[in-house]
Amino acid sequence: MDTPFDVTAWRPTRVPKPGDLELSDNDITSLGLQLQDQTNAIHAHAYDPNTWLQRAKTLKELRYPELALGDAHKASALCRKHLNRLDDGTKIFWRLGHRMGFWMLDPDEPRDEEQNDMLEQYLVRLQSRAHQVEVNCMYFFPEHEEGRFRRRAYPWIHESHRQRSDNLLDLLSQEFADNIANHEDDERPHCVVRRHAFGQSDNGKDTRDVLGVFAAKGIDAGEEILVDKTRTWGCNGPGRNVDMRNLFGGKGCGDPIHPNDESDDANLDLRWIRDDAGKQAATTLLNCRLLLCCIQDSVEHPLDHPLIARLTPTYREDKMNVYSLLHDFTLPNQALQRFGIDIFANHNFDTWVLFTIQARVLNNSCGDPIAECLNPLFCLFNHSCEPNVLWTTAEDHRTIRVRAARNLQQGEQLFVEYDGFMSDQPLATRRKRMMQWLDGPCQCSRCAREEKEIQRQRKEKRDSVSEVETREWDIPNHAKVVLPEDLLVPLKN
Ligand SMILES: C[S@@+](CC[C@H](N)C(=O)[O-])C[C@H]1O[C@@H](n2cnc3c(N)ncnc32)[C@H](O)[C@@H]1O
Repeated sequence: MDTPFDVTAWRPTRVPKPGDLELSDNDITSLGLQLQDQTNAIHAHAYDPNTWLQRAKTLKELRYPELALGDAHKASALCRKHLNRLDDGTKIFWRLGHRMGFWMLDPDEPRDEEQNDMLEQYLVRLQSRAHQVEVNCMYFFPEHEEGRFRRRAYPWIHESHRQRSDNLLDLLSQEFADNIANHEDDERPHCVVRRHAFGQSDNGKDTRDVLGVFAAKGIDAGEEILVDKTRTWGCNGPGRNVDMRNLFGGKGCGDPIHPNDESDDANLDLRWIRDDAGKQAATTLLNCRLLLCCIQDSVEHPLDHPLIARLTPTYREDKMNVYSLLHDFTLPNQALQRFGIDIFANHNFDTWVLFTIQARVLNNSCGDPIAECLNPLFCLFNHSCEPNVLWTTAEDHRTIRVRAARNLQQGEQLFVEYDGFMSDQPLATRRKRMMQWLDGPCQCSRCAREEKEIQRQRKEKRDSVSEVETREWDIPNHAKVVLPEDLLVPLKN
């Protein structure tokens, strides 16, 4: 946000409303410059609620309600923090520093009540304006703390965070080579990652960034190709049914230490997230765990973390999504703070970064009623409705095992079936279902074959129907069609 962006790359996330005025290129350019200035102001005065509030307003005008909500929420939180400080009884000798970056102890100059009251009133006013922006960015139906939006790539995203680099591809192939399944009797890896997984472009679309997994050698039917255990996962709470055989309830996760991991530090107890998140706990926990990985691995910018950089997002033009104050703002920001991140001063974890990560995770994670996981190698496989590899989830809900469905040749692309319950369904049903993971219609060879067949049958039908129609409806040249308007009905008195 602190660098200018190309007007042509601007795609609002707000769902259009009737009566919306179009923003001209000039409007977008000047709002973009305003955004840039306000971001720089936030960098300089990270604890001043007014800087966050001003940027929230600009983001709202630029039609990014989810980002405006994020900034307004931070402005509110800062006002609350400063107001609490004013209320804690030590206010007499404390002064709120310039642009509110700090509180100063000034024992020689006690503040008078009037000054404190003025400051308090200012903060209360600011908080109420921030709250107003928050409210305007939510929809009140069906849930008053949610808003609707369309996921889009933000125009200011840095070039290096847009595409996967060759170095990253090498790293991914190395991860496949290091996978435990490769070391049983043959040291050669089973798989490599390659670009142009759906062929070279014939429609102008750049397929360089479409990755896929390919057989690095001949593989026998039934052979295990990959055992992919993830560290980025989340599980749902214990569920509501009280069942004494499962101390954690009837349907949820029954593991006593979950959602913590055996290797987690004692101070990283994540159960509070699960308890607060309710029925969406697994996804929220997965997102928080991913943030935790960035912090534990000391990666400066989360979009540089190889676990995140490898993921391709999906931005379906027409799909409406929901953002939630609790799941997308309050809980991730509280988690970041508990993990030691200053969410006001560290801009690498800004709201747009969290939404960018989310768009990638959604397109690459998989789950069951108990858990939601992001498996770092499995997520690179493309889908086919006639897969050549099969996958199963282990009992821990976090490990995916992949094996060959038939003999595979070196160089063949390996395809899994994303939804195993779809294979018996007709083309249209399968494609509709697959839309949630693919940006467009499924391009697998079975779909292409069936589509061709359907087109052929349609053409055949059209040709035979038009023959019949010609016979039945053809009007001889000499016959004149009598239209109702041509009929004169004699009227008698
Ligand atoms: C889980 S990722 C698979 C790896 C991905 N190709 C990549 O470049 O990172 C899923 C994405 O791959 C693409 N994809 C996978 N299978 C596909 C298929 N059968 N038809 C069209 N696109 C597919 C879609 O863009 C989808 O959103």
